[in-house]
Amino acid sequence: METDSGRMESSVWLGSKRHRALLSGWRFSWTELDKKNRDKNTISVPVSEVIAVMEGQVEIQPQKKVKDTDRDFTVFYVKRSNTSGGKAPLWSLGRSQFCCPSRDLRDQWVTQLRIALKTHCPSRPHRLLVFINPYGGKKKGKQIYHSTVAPLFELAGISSHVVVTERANQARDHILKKDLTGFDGVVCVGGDGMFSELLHGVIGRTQQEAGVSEHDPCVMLQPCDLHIGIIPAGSTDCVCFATVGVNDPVTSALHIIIGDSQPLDVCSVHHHSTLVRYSVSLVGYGFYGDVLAESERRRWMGPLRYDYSGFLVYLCNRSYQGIVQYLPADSQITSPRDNSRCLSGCKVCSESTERLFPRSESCSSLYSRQLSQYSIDSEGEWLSVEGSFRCVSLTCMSSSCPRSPKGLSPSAHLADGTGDLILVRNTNPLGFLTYLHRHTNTQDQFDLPFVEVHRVKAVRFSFPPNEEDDEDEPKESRNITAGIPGDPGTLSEGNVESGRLGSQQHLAEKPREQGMKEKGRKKRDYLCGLCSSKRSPTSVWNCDGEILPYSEILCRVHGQLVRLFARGIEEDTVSRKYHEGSRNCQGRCILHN
Ligand SMILES: CCCCCCCCCCCCC/C=C/[C@@H](O)[C@H](COP(=O)(O)O)NC(=O)CCCCC
Ligand SMILES: Nc1ncnc2c1ncn2[C@@H]1O[C@H](COP(=O)(O)OP(=O)(O)O)[C@@H](O)[C@H]1O
Ligand SMILES: [Ca+2]
Repeated sequence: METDSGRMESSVWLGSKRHRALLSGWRFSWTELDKKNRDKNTISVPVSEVIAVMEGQVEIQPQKKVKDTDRDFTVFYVKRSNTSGGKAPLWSLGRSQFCCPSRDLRDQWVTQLRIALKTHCPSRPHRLLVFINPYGGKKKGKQIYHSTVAPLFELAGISSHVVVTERANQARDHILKKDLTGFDGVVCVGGDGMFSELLHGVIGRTQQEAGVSEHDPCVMLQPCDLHIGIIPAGSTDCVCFATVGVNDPVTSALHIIIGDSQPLDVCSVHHHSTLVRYSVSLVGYGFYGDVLAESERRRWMGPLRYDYSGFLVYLCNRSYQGIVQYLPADSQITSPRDNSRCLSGCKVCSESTERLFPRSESCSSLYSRQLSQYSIDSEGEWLSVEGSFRCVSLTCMSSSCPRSPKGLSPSAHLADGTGDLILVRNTNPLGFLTYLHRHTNTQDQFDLPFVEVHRVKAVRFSFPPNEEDDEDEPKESRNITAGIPGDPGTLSEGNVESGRLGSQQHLAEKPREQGMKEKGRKKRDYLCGLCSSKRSPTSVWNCDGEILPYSEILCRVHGQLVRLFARGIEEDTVSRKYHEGSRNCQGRCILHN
């Protein structure tokens, strides 16, 4: 046995096999020894990925069991599943039970490993505020949290205060108004809408405390310290998928436990110098707006509502007039068509940190630099495109999700301070179908004559003079939906105002059966109503799954405004093995086996 400061080595047994265990700085490894004392297999885990060290033989699945033998200790750690084909690895809880030659040695191992955890993992959360949306996605939020996530938090010594929401915007209001002292982060169990509530709460709270006005699109918003964790239990789960690479509650819980930190760009959306909302994934007009409006009345379908509504809206074949102005980002640095991918430890994003928050600059000069950089008065830099669009989309990240594994803009970066603006001009139905279909395969969705994409810092949308919408009247009071005019299921004042679900009844609502004939007639009438030329010539904005009450908007990207308990998408195992020698990400990317 050998101990030194931060280093310890001894013989241990795993079952009937003798091993040499070694703790050296930020790495813990154990190597199987053969009868002649030669090394066989080694498992190596960075201390930053050790979840817990417990005395005795401990199991937590299917429930916690401790056999407190005095020479044993158990180490729980992050284990990656082998994947290929570009998929990020799933994380699961690895467990190894070690038996030492003496109790004294066992105690030394437990002490040294726990000291290493404290030393190398100073930013792990100890106390979390968790919001569960019981109605998100397939309505499994509570079950996912209590059976899968809570036991992991408990194992890692994290205490959590859990709020099961009873209404839309409860989580946002809680973060804005209640005492958050002692919490190291906020976590949502739900979908992108739930994440959006936490996003608005955290950004709003931070600006209130810093005395910054959120309404001014030119202001430098205060970056938020309180981390956000996402346990995916929603319909699209795009923010989770695009920042972790998989939608898996265990993987996300483990990222939260080890205190991973991923900065994220956020887009603020304004109407006449008033903040309307924040977005991280999609600010979309035309197709995506219509799909959202259409899907709201079909919440009872669960996640499938988007596919069904997408199909109906596609059949309508609509396009909308508009003027899109944008402030281009520096095209020397990156481009949405450079075929790069923003992966864990992304160089473009880390270099952007320096650019966005230069260490040498004083706060006041940084503020004025940002002001001039983004001033909406610097008309010279703005470019303008006018036309009839199938869809206009702005995304601060790739917006990949299970429906579209490479996303709306596959080369977008999570934290480079820019967004990608995608303009899809009017085209024939087959052309638009080709565009949509390319989101699901490896073909380039931007390589089509009616599609253009720009890396931008800000975007403005307005109507040509003859198409002008009555913008003084907010959308809530008008018939803005893609549904049947006058249909009671159509989005109405109540459910726009109070969030997407509006009320619980709205969620549970199912169309009543009225006989097959009647049903067939209704369907036909419905499609005619949905696609009718009498409908408003304008669409609505889909802002991370929320319908915006205005059409003429100004969007500005705020670089790295919030932080998630995530680390970006890890490469698949095969590529990771290949690149291992050349990466420097504090040992985080090294395989555990
Ligand atoms: C022929 C195949 C067509 C496939 C088209 C695939 C295009 C998918 C792009 C998805 C982008 C998703 C951006 C994220 C949006 C979410 O914020 C939002 C709300 O999610 P949630 O809170 O979980 O309900 N989801 C949507 O707006 C759904 C868009 C679906 C469009 C088909
Ligand atoms: N208890 C609740 N009742 C009704 N709506 C809620 C409740 N809790 C949260 N919401 C709202 O539900 C919306 C959808 O939630 P989300 O978790 O994103 O599910 P999904 O991905 O299925 O849309 C969010 O916009 C959120 O504001
Ligand atoms: Ca970005």
